[in-house]
Amino acid sequence: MLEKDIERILVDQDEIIEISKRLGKQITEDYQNKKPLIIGLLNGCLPFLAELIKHIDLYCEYELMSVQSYHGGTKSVGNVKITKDLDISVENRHVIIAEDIVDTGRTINVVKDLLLYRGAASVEVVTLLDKPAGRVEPFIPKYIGVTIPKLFVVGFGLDYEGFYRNTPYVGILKESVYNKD
Ligand SMILES: O=P(O)(O)OC[C@H]1O[C@H](OP(=O)(O)OP(=O)(O)O)[C@H](O)[C@@H]1O
Ligand code: HPA
Repeated sequence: MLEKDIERILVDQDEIIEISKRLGKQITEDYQNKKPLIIGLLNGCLPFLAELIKHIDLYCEYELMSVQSYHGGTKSVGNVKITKDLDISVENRHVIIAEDIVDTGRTINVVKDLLLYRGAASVEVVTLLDKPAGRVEPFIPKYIGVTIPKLFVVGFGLDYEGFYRNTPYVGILKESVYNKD
């Protein structure tokens, strides 16, 4: 049903699983004996976080934070708000922030700076998608699933007006979807 709104699939379900295995293995190797704390940024991170953690073979924990940067469709208003904070301390923890996408770089810069300010021992970022052409602030994630061009994408956690997060792939919407009402 949702697929009728999709112009093109950019990253399919099998690719997402392969990406998650590769990143999970890399994190497992890099964080030996470190018991990392993985912090997922809601709402978009959920499908990717759920897939990724299956492939991290370490003593690790995960927690969730909610940060909103986009309001009313496809435009960033350049305003990052923490709408659900962590319940635990990050002091002296090796933190890995899990994201569905790094686009302008605003969200990730704000969250990384906050966690370092709160005393994290290290903060790295794992993202399913990286859109470097969207940057308004420099940021290079350490663990990148796939680099995409400057297109608005939906699916596997990414939404357009709240919808499409539940597709098992990442794709581009048909123009007609934006022109509705
Ligand atoms: O690099 P940026 O331009 O800051 O964009 C990336 C952020 O935007 C989206 O979150 P959003 O604020 O839309 O919230 P959501 O995860 O609930 O969709 C996405 O999940 C990232 O967290
Ligand atoms: O391309 C995108 N799609 C959905 N949400 C987003 N948040 C930043 N970039 C995007």
